[in-house]
Order: sequence, then structure tokens, then C-alpha cells
Amino acid sequence: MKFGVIGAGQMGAGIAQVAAQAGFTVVLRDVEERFLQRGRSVIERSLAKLHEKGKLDATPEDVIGRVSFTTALEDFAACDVVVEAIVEDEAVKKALFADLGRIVQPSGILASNTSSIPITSLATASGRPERFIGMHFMNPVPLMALVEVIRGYATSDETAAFVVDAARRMGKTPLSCNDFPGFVSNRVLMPMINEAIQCVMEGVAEPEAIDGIMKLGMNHPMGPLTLADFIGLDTCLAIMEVLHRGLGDDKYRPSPLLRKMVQAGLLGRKSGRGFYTYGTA
Ligand SMILES: CC(=O)CC(=O)SCCNC(=O)CCNC(=O)[C@H](O)C(C)(C)COP(=O)(O)OP(=O)(O)OC[C@H]1O[C@@H](n2cnc3c(N)ncnc32)[C@H](O)[C@@H]1OP(=O)(O)O
Ligand SMILES: NC(=O)C1=CN([C@@H]2O[C@H](COP(=O)(O)OP(=O)(O)OC[C@H]3O[C@@H](n4cnc5c(N)ncnc54)[C@H](OP(=O)(O)O)[C@@H]3O)[C@@H](O)[C@H]2O)C=CC1
Repeated sequence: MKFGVIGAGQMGAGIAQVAAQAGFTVVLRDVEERFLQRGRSVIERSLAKLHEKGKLDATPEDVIGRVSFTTALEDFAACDVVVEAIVEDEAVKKALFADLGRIVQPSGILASNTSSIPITSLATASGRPERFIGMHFMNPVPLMALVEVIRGYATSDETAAFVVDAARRMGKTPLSCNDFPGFVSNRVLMPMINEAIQCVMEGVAEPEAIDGIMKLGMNHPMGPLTLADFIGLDTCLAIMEVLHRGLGDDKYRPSPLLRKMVQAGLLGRKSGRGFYTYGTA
């Protein structure tokens, strides 16, 4: 299987890694060499950790040897499937899928790892809506079991079956849903995170207390503010905007504090600061 991944950020790097662990030949693209380098070191660190714990079937060198790094979209021409994991912005994703629709071989499947953007709208932009689908991995990709599979209006049964099989070969559990704003995962998760941010804004409790209450009281592995920092506050805001616009109900209104933090460049772990401060950006 020739497996393409576009975007070497936290999600794209993880998706490329688990595809390579499954034995696929992987091509990973970002817009600049330095982002590819960053993605490569994220993969190397993760593989080293898994190897140390005896959780890798091959050596880290063999796994990363299956990944080629590129800035050229033409390198995706022969892919059987391409998963997009770039910034959560509908216009940017549509422009990319229009290009991919022209470049990737006609039999190739195009998939988006979007957290919330309508799959049907991206599928139309690609010019191949039958061979288009949502393949939504969870963060951190190497550790999380789920792939949410989202069928667009025109997604064919063959496309859905192909992606379900690919997800299983990657060691994941695929679960399917239909194309509604935020799908299932973020329609349920993100309003909780937004409400936790609203609690900070209203002075209900300090961030540490909010996280502690949800961790110890609800057995969540991470508190909602730690999780928001982990996901990226820009991505959280983009998802809330899609829910608010798409479902039209003010209960999905993004917290003004979330908006202000994104405006201030506080994006969470990836920028070094969000609700908490991190040693390395
Ligand atoms: C926004 C969207 O569209 C959708 C989403 O993805 S929403 C986000 C979904 N994800 C979550 O909700 C994650 C919630 N958090 C968790 O499940 C857990 O905290 C976790 C799985 C991330 C970490 O597990 P943990 O046991 O709580 O923490 P931690 O001890 O730090 O990690 C366990 C080990 O995994 C390792 N690890 C962490 N990330 C890793 C990675 N990417 N690769 C390999 N190993 C990794 C850690 O280094 C650690 O190793 P040691 O035990 O040797 O120190
Ligand atoms: N963060 C999360 O927990 C999850 C995120 N997602 C989704 O995955 C996608 C990626 O998110 P995430 O990895 O967190 O984001 P990141 O910001 O970590 O990474 C996005 C990457 O894509 C690059 N990029 C931007 N535009 C292009 C382009 N036109 N072509 C190629 N690469 C490009 C970015 O480069 P640059 O740095 O220059 O912007 C960056 O390296 C989003 O759609 C998000 O909603 C899905 C599940 C979980």
C-alpha cells in the first residue's frame, strides 16, 4: 500500500508513523523543509519510546525507513490513499484537495483528518466525491485506539470498506458516523472543553482545580484545559466555530477567553503557552 500524508504537524507525523508501523510505504509532505524535520524528530522520539517498551515489531530504523519526506505534491501521484492533516481551515483544505484531485491517480482515495469541517464540502472540492472520506485519528495517534470514519454524501461503499480495512491494519478500531458538524467526537468533547474555559473566564476556579476536579472526579486521563492545550487552542476555536455555524445554536458559542488567547498567540503546548506553560514549544 502506498500511503500519503499531507501536513507534518502533531497529527500528520503520528499518522505517517502508524502507517509505516503497519508496513505501508509512506510519503509525508509539508510546505517547508523545517516542518518536515520537526515531524521526523517527533516520529523518531515516539518510535524510540515504543521500541524501549517492546511495543514495536520492527526496529525504529526500519519503520522510519519506510517514510519519505517531501515538499512536492507531485510525489503523491501513485498513492492508493492520501490523508490530509493540515491546518483546520476549510478554504485552505479545499484548495489542497482541488490540487490532489488533479494529481493523485484516479483510483486513489482522498481522506481528511479534519476535526469538524464538512466532509461533503471537501469531497466536492476534490472532484472525486465517491472516493472521498473522513479518516479522523485521535491525538496522540500512536497511543489512541480510535479512528472515526465519516462518510460524506457521495462516499462509496468501496471507499468506506477500504478505509476501515486500512485503519484496522494500522492497529486502530474504526467506528463510523455520518457527516454532521463536529461528527460525534468533537460534538461531544469540544463543548465540555469550551465550558471549562468559560469557568476560567468567570473565575469559577483556577485551571489546576478545574482539571483536577475532572480528572479525579470523572476519571478523565487529562483535565479539559490540559487537553485543550494538547489539542491546540487554535484547533479548539476552529472546531467551536464550525459547531456554532453549522448547528446554529448559541450553546456552541466559542468562549471569548478562548478567542482572546488565540488572538494573543497562546496556542497551548505547540506554542509553549496556553492555560499552562511548557518547556519546549
Ligand atoms: C481534537 C480532535 O479532533 C480529536 C482528538 O484527538 S481529541 C484528543 C483525544 N485524546 C485524548 O483525549 C487524550 C487523553 N489523554 C490520554 O489518554 C493519556 O493522557 C495519554 C494516552 C495521552 C497518555 O497516557 P498517560 O498514561 O496518562 O500519560 P503518560 O504517563 O504521560 O504517558 C504514558 C507513556 O506514553 C508515552 N507517550 C506519550 N506520547 C507518546 C507518543 N506519541 N508515542 C510514544 N509514546 C508516547 C509517554 O512518554 C509515557 O511513557 P513512560 O511511561 O515511559 O513515561
Ligand atoms: N490537534 C489535535 O488534537 C487533532 C487535530 N486534528 C485535525 O488534524 C489537522 C491538523 O492538526 P494538527 O496536526 O494539530 O495541526 P498542526 O498545527 O500541528 O499541524 C498542521 C501542519 O500542516 C502544515 N500545513 C499548513 N498548510 C499546509 C499545506 N497547504 N500543505 C501542507 N502542509 C500544510 C502546517 O504548517 P505551518 O506550521 O506552516 O502552519 C503544520 O505543519 C487539523 O485539521 C485538525 O483539526 C484531528 C484530530 C486531533
